[in-house]
Amino acid sequence: MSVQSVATASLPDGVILSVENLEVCFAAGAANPMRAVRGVSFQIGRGETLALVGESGSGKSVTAMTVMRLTEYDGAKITGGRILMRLKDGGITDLTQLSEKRVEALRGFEFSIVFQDPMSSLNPVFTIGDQISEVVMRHQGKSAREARAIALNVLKLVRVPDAARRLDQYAHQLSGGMRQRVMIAMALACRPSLMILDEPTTALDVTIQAQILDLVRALQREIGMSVLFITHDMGVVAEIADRVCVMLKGEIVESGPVNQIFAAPRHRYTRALISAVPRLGSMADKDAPEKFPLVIYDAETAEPEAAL
Ligand SMILES: Nc1ncnc2c1ncn2[C@@H]1O[C@H](COP(=O)(O)OP(=O)(O)OP(=O)(O)O)[C@@H](O)[C@H]1O
Repeated sequence: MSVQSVATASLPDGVILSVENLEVCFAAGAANPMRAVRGVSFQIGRGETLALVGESGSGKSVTAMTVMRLTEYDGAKITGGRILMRLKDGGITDLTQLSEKRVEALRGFEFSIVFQDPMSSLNPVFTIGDQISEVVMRHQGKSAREARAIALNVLKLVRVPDAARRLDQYAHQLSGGMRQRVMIAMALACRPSLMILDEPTTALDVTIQAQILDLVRALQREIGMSVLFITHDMGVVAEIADRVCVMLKGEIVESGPVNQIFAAPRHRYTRALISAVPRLGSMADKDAPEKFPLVIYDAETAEPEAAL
């Protein structure tokens, strides 16, 4: 059992991550703290893809970054709840209770994240091969030669053509889609149980977006990892996810299997999100406003709060 495992905590069989009543505040000590995440709960099973969907500012990224324990760098504070994770050694740990040093050892090894903009995540002065190798050496204690072999394999796994040559290239020599594949390769290098993808395709054009979504699906089939996928786009949810949690103003207002949510969305905001996707719009309530981003809904009453 790992040192940081929680002796009393348990997770249902097959559950990798359980976020329970999570509360995250900015300016927590101030008179008016900003409650970015409000009582959020969800679980992710082994090999499952859960999407967090919602408009800009709904709290998706803060939730994801808190799972990675990265929000503290932005001045946020976890003010409630817990985040239980099943580790590779079978132990269960509450990520909210770990020291920074401990979490750092888990990042990239037990869970990893891929952001929207690979250019700001890749280091321009190191080769692709060196950057992937560094992650492998840090977490797995491999030699430089072994780490380079793993880097090559993982680039092949994410279908980077001519992978051996790419190892010695720099980020600026790659296209946007290729850079995002490299980021996914880096996130996969130590075979984490959970990968978080935060709007990974938003900056890419439509064809490349589709290729990256195909890749994520294929990788899941091949290596069985769990995915937390952050997006504002219900079209992407339909493509990629098994289950979805709809977020509005820091709360989950509806959740369930994707098929069920699309077939019978209960919350008006969910219907609005679905109707914002042209080819899915016909599946949603005909009364939902067509121009979704122009109407803001109240999380509790589900009534339109403001029309812009
Ligand atoms: N560093 C920060 N300081 C203060 N408030 C922040 C900070 N980062 C995020 N917030 C606030 O937390 C709330 C949730 O933001 P979050 O980034 O999680 O939204 P989101 O749903 O991921 O939207 P987007 O897709 O635009 O990133 C927003 O109201 C946002 O303004």
